[in-house]
Amino acid sequence: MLAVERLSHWFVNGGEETPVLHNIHFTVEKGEIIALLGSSGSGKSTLLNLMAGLMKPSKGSILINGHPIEKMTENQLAEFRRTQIGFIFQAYELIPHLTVRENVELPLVFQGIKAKLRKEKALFLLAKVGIGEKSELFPSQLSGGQQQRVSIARSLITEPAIVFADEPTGNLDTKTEKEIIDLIIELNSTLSITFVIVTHELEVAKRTRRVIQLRDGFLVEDASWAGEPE
Ligand SMILES: Nc1ncnc2c1ncn2[C@@H]1O[C@H](COP(=O)(O)OP(=O)(O)OP(=O)(O)O)[C@@H](O)[C@H]1O
Repeated sequence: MLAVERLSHWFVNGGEETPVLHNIHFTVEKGEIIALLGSSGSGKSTLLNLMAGLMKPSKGSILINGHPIEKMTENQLAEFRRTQIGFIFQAYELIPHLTVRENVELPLVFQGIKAKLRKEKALFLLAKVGIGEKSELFPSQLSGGQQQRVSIARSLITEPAIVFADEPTGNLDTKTEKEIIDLIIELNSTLSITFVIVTHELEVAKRTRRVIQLRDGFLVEDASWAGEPE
């Protein structure tokens, strides 16, 4: 499903190279949920941007469903991101003047899907994430946790191959954080959606069955366990 193969990345500024990722290698199977854990500056955002096709790696390869994304043209990449990848952001990134339902429908508007089908899918997903009754409200009328639920529904509406959640609970209190991670874990198990949760919080990472840890751009741990996560 996702294969990161011998990936290294460095930034070049004014002729000077800053190495950021070193020989990162791992795979994620369909239906898995993993945490990508690392402290600030460890290279998580860079790796996420590479996996989402927002930048090309200096060395190595990233395959999603067998497609090496660094070999795609800009147009292929844009289409790929629109259809195969879902994003959940720390700050929700909802559009304030659209209703909750319209926000969730938006990725399908860009795909030219008809209004009736868009609405059906959005309402189904809003019910799935537990805020079916909020569909006609605006984001500002919702709590942070509810807004993150909207953003989760939006990330799923194109039925992507993989969803990247970038610090999805970074703006939430501990109780709401737990509820949102519970929801992501439930969606992973009931809908078999593949999730990569990027976090600097060990508490969040420990909730998944597999943790990949980055330190100073190196993959220092790839640990899975079969029992119940804590
Ligand atoms: N465009 C750039 N040019 C040079 N160095 C960069 C660039 N972008 C990031 N870096 C460096 O790469 C390293 C990793 O940064 P990155 O943002 O990937 O880390 P992170 O783990 O996501 O941190 P945070 O949790 O704070 O977002 C840092 O040392 C950063 O200074």
